Amino acid sequence: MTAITRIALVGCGAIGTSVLELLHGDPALKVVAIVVPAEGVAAAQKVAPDAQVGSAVPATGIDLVVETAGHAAIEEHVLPALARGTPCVVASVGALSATGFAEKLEAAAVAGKTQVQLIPGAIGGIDALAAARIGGLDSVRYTGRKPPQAWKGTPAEQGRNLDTLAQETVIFEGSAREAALLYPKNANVAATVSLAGLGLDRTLVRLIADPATTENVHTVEAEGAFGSFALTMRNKPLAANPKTSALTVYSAVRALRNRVAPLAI
Ligand SMILES: NC(=O)C1=CN([C@@H]2O[C@H](COP(=O)(O)OP(=O)(O)OC[C@H]3O[C@@H](n4cnc5c(N)ncnc54)[C@H](O)[C@@H]3O)[C@@H](O)[C@H]2O)C=CC1
Ligand SMILES: O=C([O-])CC(=O)C(=O)O
Repeated sequence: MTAITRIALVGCGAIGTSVLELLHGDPALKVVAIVVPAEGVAAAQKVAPDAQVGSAVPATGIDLVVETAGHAAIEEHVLPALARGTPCVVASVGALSATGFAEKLEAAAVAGKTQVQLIPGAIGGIDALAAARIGGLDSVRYTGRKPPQAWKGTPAEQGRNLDTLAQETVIFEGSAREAALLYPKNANVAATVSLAGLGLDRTLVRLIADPATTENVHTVEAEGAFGSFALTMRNKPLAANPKTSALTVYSAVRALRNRVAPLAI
């Protein structure tokens, strides 16, 4: 457990930059490579002058690939890394809502005899939900509440002006599968709750634009043989990207530290 884990970080935006800052000087985890699209290489090199920056994961010298980039990056970088045997940590869990994609990811990990780890990200209670599933779950409901501007560029804009919204408005109600199709950039939490619990079709999702909140509020209510729980997260957004909760960064760093810590929690 003392050797350094050499990380290739895919994506260097709001999450990636904060992860880099928190890992700086870590004795066991070192970001040695950063992978971004060609137009982002110069900017990423400034953020991490010591790392090898490019548009592909280096073929050698990488022990772990960490994705904080978006759905396309999983197809482009995570699948090939898994297939050649490099373990991967993935933040863009919403990508697994696409039909057959979870199976594709699993098949790549099997081919490479390795593992892909999905981080809980912005949501808590995933350990409890996934454990409860083993005993049997009856219902799982997820509600996502965000400030109106966090829903810009989504179907929530149809038929309403998000800039002048006076009261909280339900913008979507349906299955996690439909939510992922209509709101792909906000699908990470719904997908994570679904994968840990009752799946995309049986997980009920409600999305709300609320002018009275400045936070990303996620609520999960689950019932089953274990009993029940209701969890509300009031997450502060990252300054660099208000669509992303700061907790996502901490979740990624926790996952990485747990991979090398003698005592993991
Ligand atoms: N699991 C969770 O709870 C959450 C997951 N996320 C996921 O994390 C992703 C990143 O979030 P932010 O850092 O806030 O976004 P951001 O937009 O600030 O940064 C994205 C970074 O990825 C890079 N990138 C984009 N496409 C790429 C590709 N194909 N290959 C390599 N790099 C690529 C961009 O150049 C940029 O550096 C989101 O797209 C989302 O999928 C975000 C919030 C919560
Ligand atoms: O709160 C966040 O960080 C992002 C979010 O809702 C999601 O991607 O599902």
